[in-house]
Amino acid sequence: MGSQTQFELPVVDFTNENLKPDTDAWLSACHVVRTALEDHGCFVARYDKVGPELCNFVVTSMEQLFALPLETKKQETSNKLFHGYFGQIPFLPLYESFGIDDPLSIQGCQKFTHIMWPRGNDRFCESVNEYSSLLGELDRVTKRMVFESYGVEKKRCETFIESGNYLLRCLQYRPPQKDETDLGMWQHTDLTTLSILHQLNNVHGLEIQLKDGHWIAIDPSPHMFVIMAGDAFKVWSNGRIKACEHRVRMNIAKEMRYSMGLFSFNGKIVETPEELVDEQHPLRYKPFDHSEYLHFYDKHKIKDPNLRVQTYCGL
Ligand SMILES: O=C(O)CCC(=O)C(=O)O
Ligand SMILES: [Fe+2]
Repeated sequence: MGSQTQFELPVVDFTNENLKPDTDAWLSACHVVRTALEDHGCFVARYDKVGPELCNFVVTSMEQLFALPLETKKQETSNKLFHGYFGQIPFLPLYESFGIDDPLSIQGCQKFTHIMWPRGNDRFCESVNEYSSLLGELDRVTKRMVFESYGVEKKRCETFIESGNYLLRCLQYRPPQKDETDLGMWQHTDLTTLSILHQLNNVHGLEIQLKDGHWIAIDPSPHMFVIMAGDAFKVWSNGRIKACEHRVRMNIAKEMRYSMGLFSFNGKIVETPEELVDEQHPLRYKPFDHSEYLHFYDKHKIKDPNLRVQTYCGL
């Protein structure tokens, strides 16, 4: 199970000025994105819109946030399931995380900021909102590429995007002490539609399982974002897209690791488009209610991703 670098994973260059719909560069990127999601459940996006200054602001913001007293951190910030604070988990001692609901809207960021800092923290609020909005662009472009590659109408993609909602998960992992586990987060697939992960302060930890079963470590870089499909995108695609298996290991890191995940969820019931169903690909799933799926997971705690999806909505 040796770890190698991400160069076994396709890298799509979103810094390329020519990457505009209807160009050759766009069509070939659509193909790469779709094939990578079908093979591995993920790809790497090179994306330079999050500049060094913003990145540094966000790192400072995260340091401030995680340094708050535990009582403050544990406050409820959203009534949605799995959108809150997690920490002090006995078998994941390195891990702590916050969820910021609706981070692409300034109101969502203000609500969260006000709960954590009743006297305000404009810098936190604005930098997190700007950062999330830039990641939101990547989320939308990826979905447009996937829809286009499967020949599903643009209008349906826009409805899919507009009816979705976002969560920004802010994660901190401390380095392990001597004789302590180096597991930051166990192997899993996300319950999301799409997740965009960024190793914010350039500290190693994220590992991905490729289609042949071996694990690779993703080298951190300010301009590299891992875009991975969650369970809901797998269902939408009639099982053609794979939900990405990943985990976090703090086996190299000697310092605090911060990472960020922009997670998207569907607001409406997801139905597999007819373009994705044919003789070779008979319909595999019933219509999928994302919020109900989160409740289903909470109740049954099925860890095996294939079994979980199959039990919830398999035909
Ligand atoms: O910290 C990371 O890089 C990954 C986090 C993750 O997989 C999750 O929050 O679901
Ligand atoms: Fe994850």
